[in-house]
This record gives sequence, structure tokens and C-alpha cells, in this order.
Amino acid sequence: MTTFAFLWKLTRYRLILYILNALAWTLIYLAPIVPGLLTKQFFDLLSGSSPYGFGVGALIALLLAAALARVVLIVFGFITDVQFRFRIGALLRRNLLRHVLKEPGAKAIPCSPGEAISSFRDDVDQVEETVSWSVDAFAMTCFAAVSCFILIRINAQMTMWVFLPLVVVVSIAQLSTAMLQKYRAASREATSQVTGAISEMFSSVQSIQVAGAEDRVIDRFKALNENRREAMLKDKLMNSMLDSVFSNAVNIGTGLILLLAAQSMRDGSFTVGDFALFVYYLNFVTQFIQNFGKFLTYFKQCTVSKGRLETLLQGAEPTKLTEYHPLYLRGTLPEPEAEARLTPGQELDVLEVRGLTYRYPETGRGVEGVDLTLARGSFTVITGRVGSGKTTLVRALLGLLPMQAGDLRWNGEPVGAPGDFFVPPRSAYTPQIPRLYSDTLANNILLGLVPEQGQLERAIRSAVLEPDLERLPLGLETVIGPRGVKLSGGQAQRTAAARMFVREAELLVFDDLSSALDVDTERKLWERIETQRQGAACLVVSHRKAALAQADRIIVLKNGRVDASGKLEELLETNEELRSLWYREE
Ligand SMILES: Nc1ncnc2c1ncn2[C@@H]1O[C@H](COP(=O)(O)OP(=O)(O)OP(=O)(O)O)[C@@H](O)[C@H]1O
Repeated sequence: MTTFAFLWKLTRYRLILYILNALAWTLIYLAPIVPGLLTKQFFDLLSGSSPYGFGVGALIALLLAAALARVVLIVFGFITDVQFRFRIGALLRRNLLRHVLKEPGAKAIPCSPGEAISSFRDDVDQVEETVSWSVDAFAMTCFAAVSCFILIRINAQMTMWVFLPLVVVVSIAQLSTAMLQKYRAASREATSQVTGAISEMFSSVQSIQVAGAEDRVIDRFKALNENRREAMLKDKLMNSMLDSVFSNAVNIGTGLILLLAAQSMRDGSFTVGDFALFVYYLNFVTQFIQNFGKFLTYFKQCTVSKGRLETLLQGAEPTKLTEYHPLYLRGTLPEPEAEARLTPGQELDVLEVRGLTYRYPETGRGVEGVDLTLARGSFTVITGRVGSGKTTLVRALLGLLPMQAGDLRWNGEPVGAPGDFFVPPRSAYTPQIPRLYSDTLANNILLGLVPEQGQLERAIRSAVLEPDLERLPLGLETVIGPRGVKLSGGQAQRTAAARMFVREAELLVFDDLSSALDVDTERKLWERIETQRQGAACLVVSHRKAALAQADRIIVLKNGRVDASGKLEELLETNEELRSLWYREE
């Protein structure tokens, strides 16, 4: 999709608002024509060469009325502009966010969260700005055409002499804004390196002291600052030069008119009013060239921003960005979909996985051709050495990574989109590194779920979290996470487990849940899960004895493939990989 097609599709989302906006701004830009003509009359009247019968008072009143009308138009123009911009920006952000949320969870964005946030903010702003400036570019062209027509009719030669050189000078200055942008980008980069270095220094004070690296760190900081000083100086110098060209262009033009008009004014063919009109329009024509150049620059920047937004789509159709959807800006919001209850027959009977394959494009590692069967009430442990593919297997199964090959069947029925299917109440998952939010413990567990009587308490007990609750200052209402009480690794894991249990799902998937637990707590946890899971199937990634001992079936992974599967006793006899894991722990 070309940038033009992209902008046009966005514009059509709210075409009427865009047309109103374009109308308002065309009138705003055309409005100075009137005071220009009135000023001409005013001076012609004073010098006695006006063919019209207006008095001075009437002209002043008309000038005031024209100014007032322009003010009203500007207010209207800003309202339409803000309303229009906000809607297309909101549509872009909505479409992008929806796409990110639909992508497999572990690969939702192809860059760091900071970069993605900057795209959501700055790239969308850039697109808004470009569409909004297209209105100005059109309106300013209308103004330039009308004013040139009037001036040429007064004195064609003078118009050419004054405006042509001016257009050339200002256009050249405008073109050099490309250079300004280069300097601007360099100065921003240098500034971000300095701030980055400050943040690194603050976060690693201890390492710097331990390594005795104070002097070297300060030297590096000085070098970065020097770099920034140079970049900023170039940026400021270029900026000031351009400013001075633009602000002096009008003065130089006025001087040119004075020089050229002297003779014609003496013989009366060029009136004082004509002079006033030329000077008046000069200002606006200079602004027109400046702003038109700005629009062209924005258009170029918009192409870059569009490219960055498309990168976030990770290969999906670029038209996804501009699809039309309601924004719900007024009135009541639609209710979010409630977590559906499973109807009889949808409950897990058996989940069959055949030939599951996912290899990371970056390393070519992952899992290949994995088969497994999870029956109702079963307890399956996936084990293997570090890097054997255990996490990749559960993530690909749950649709958090895009499966490259394989067949999943829930009670014999093929599973279409695993990412949408393996969610509560069908399935719940505790990742290896749980993510907690700065909120109360209760909200961290519930994540918006409205629990039935006793549901939260049951989940807390299953997760063996109740002894910790007693020690937290406000119990379930204690704020935890980055801005609250910091939980230990084991407490965080059990909070995440409670979050999973409270959803009372049919399939419970644990990725190394017990890795931060002491032996006693871990034993208690498996015991409670066993008594309280009410027929749910468990799929557990672990290499710990307590989990292996509980398993009905163990799947041993080696280099991304199933090395063996079976019961603990038989595997301890037949499988070398499991034996080494089991006895190593001992
Ligand atoms: N994001 C990634 N990009 C590229 N390669 C990856 C990525 N994540 C994991 N891998 C590679 O895929 C292989 C399997 O990794 P995985 O995390 O599934 O192993 P694991 O058995 O769960 O290990 P652990 O016991 O440490 O959790 C490893 O060789 C790893 O280096």
C-alpha cells in the first residue's frame, strides 16, 4: 500500500469531518485576502486615489469584522481538526492494539516494549499530522493562487520581480530543512545516549564501585557529552540560520518593492494602497512556501512511520491498520465478553497433540514432531535438560508461539486457533517467570474475574499461599508488584498459580512452577492440586522429583524431540536421559 493510498483510506474513515475541516481551513487561509484589499482601500482613501466611496470609519469597521470572522473560522477549524485527527489516530491505535493482542502471546511484538510504545505514540502522531497538514497545503495553495491573481492584475511585472526571487530563496531554505532534520536526529540520538548512560550508571553503582571503574565511566560520560555538545551546536546553528532567512524574507521583499515601486508611484500608476497590498500579501506568500515545504517533509516522515507501524504487524496485511471499526467515543461502552461456561460435552475428555513443531527463526532450535495425549484427570510431566524445548513445547501447544506444523484435537475435534482456544475455562497457564502488576494481591489473582462464594479462598489454598497472606500487612489487599511489597520468587510463583486455579479450568499447564519452592511447600502444593483439581488434566514442566513422582506419564525431551515417554519406574530403567536427571538431583 502506498503512503498516499494509506492516508486516503484513513481520510475516508471520517470523510465528512475531513471535508468540513478542509472547508474551514480554506476559508481561514483565504480570509487575509479581504483585509489586504481593505488595507489597500484605506491607504488609497487617505492618498485620495480610491475609486470607492467608503469612509475611514467604515473601512476600519470592515477590517474589524474581517478579523472577527477569521477568529470564528479558526475556532471552528480547530474543532474540526482536533475531532478529525483524534479519530484517525484512535482508529490506527485501536487496530494496532487489537492486532498485537491477537498475535501469539510470546511473539506479540517484534521489538522491545519501549520501541512499540514509541511507535504507538510518535508514529501515529506523525500520520495524524500529515493528514491534517494536507488540508493546510490545499488551502494555502488556494490562497497563493487568488493573491497572485490579484497582484498580477495590479502590476504583473512587479509581482514577478518581487515574488520570484523570494520564492526561490525561501524554497532553497526550505529544502535545506532536510539537513536540519539530519542534525536534529543526530542531536536527539546523542541526547538519548547521555540519558541512557545516566540511567545505566544509577542502576549499576555497585558494579562500578566493585570494579573500581569510576574514572573510566566518567571518561565515557564526558565523551558522550562532548558528542552531544557538537550535535546540538550544529542543530541550533542550522535552525537559527533558517529562522533568520524566513523572518528577513519579508523585510527584504518590502525593500525590493520600495525600490521597484518608486518610479511607478511617482507617475501615479502604483498607488500607496497597492504598495500596502503587496507588503500585506508578501508575509502570507512567504508563510505559504514555508508551510508547503513542511507538508512535503511530513509526507516523507509519514512514509517512514507507516513502515514502522507495518513492522509491528509482523507480516500481516498492511490493510489491517486502516480497517474501519467503531471507536465507542460516546455513550455506553459495549460489555466485555464474560468468561463463558463450558457446556456439557465441551469439557475435556482427551487432548491429542500430533507432530507439534516450532523452531525459533533466530536459532533454528525449538521442538519438532512432538506427540502427546492428555486425558481427563491425567497428570503429565514434561522433563528434560536445560534448553531441551520444554517451555517451547507448552507455549506452542497453547498458541503463545505460532505452531509451524502439527495437529491438535480437543475431544477429537480439531483446534482452529490455539491462542483463542486455550484460554479459561478450557485451559489456564502459569509461565516460568510470572508477571505481577502493581495492584492488590486480590486483583493480581482475579485479574477482573468476579469470583463466586469461596472461589478465591479455594484458589489461595490450592496454591499454598495462605501462610504468606497472614504475613502481608493488609492480607489480600496488600499492594504488590513493582510499586508495592516485593514478593519472593516462590511467593510470586504461587500467586501466579492461584491466578490459574481461580479460573477452574479443564487443563492446567504449569511451567516449572516449583522451581523457587522449598521441598516442603512443593510437596504440599502437589498434594493439594491432586485433591482439589476436580478432574482437570495437568501438564507440568518440571525436573523435580516431587513432580516426577506424582506423574501418570512422563515425557522426556531431548534436543526438541521426545526421547521417551512412560511411567517413572519404567523410564528409570530404560531411559538414560531421565536417569541422569533423576540421579543428578539426588
Ligand atoms: N526467543 C528465542 N529465540 C531463539 N531461540 C530460543 C528462544 N527461546 C528459546 N530458544 C532456544 O530454543 C531451545 C529450547 O528452549 P526452551 O526455553 O524451550 O528450553 P527449556 O527446556 O524450557 O529450558 P529451561 O529448562 O531452561 O526452561 C533452546 O536451545 C533455546 O536456546
